[in-house]
Amino acid sequence: MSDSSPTVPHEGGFRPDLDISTERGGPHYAEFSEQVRTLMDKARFACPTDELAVEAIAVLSELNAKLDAHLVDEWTTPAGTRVDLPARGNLTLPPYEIEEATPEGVLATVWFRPYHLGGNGVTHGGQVAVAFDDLGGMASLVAVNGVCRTAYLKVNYRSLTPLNTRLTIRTWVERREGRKLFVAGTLHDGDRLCADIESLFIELRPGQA
Ligand SMILES: CCCCCCCCCC(=O)SCCNC(=O)CCNC(=O)[C@H](O)C(C)(C)COP(=O)(O)OP(=O)(O)OC[C@H]1O[C@@H](n2cnc3c(N)ncnc32)[C@H](O)[C@@H]1OP(=O)(O)O
Repeated sequence: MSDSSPTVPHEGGFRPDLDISTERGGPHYAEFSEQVRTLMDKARFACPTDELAVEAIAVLSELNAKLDAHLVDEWTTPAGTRVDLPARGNLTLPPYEIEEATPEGVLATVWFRPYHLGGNGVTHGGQVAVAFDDLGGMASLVAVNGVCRTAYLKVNYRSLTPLNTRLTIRTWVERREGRKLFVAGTLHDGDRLCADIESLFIELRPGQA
């Protein structure tokens, strides 16, 4: 990062509020983000000639050097705060669209892209866990109106999770004991259950990281 100091003052700990935006990064940020994801898809499956690899290195190095001049801190990067984009614009998450997020739970559509391949044409189990972690965190956050961290996340893989398919993911707080939030969740391909979770999220104390 060119400047790691926060641009928004705060008092330490995990910030309770995300500085959300639909404009940060400019009007073409969505397309930029999609191109980066597409690059990941291509990189996962491409077997370039050496000539093409050398060309790609030159193009990507030049682009990375340009982006170096525009790095910001995690609280203001569009990748994570652009709520109009899949998965808040966070490129490291499987893309999802929120249908509903209430204290009763979160309902979203998630899809795994070619770069989320595990093996034999289906989704990597770790990527399924990433989706549950983020949306389990969201269900906890909305339920208590405060930031929570995952203490444990058990994923039961019930059947194969396809790539390139719109899937239904649900997460909800099943039970609360003080700061402990027991979160359940399911991932479906149509009527077929792909995975479900048993997890514990802990509501952070004020100032806790
Ligand atoms: C819209 C935006 C949405 C954003 C969503 C983003 C979600 C992303 C979620 C994440 O990925 S967070 C990253 C992964 N998690 C971590 O890195 C957490 C690392 N661990 C910790 O920071 C601490 O261990 C933790 C905050 C989870 C708990 O520490 P605390 O000091 O706050 O609590 P403490 O250890 O006193 O435990 C509180 C209670 O939980 C229980 N507990 C804690 N960890 C447990 C565990 N692993 N298993 C069972 N119980 C556990 C503990 O026994 C205790 O129970 P009792 O109150 O009944 O005594």
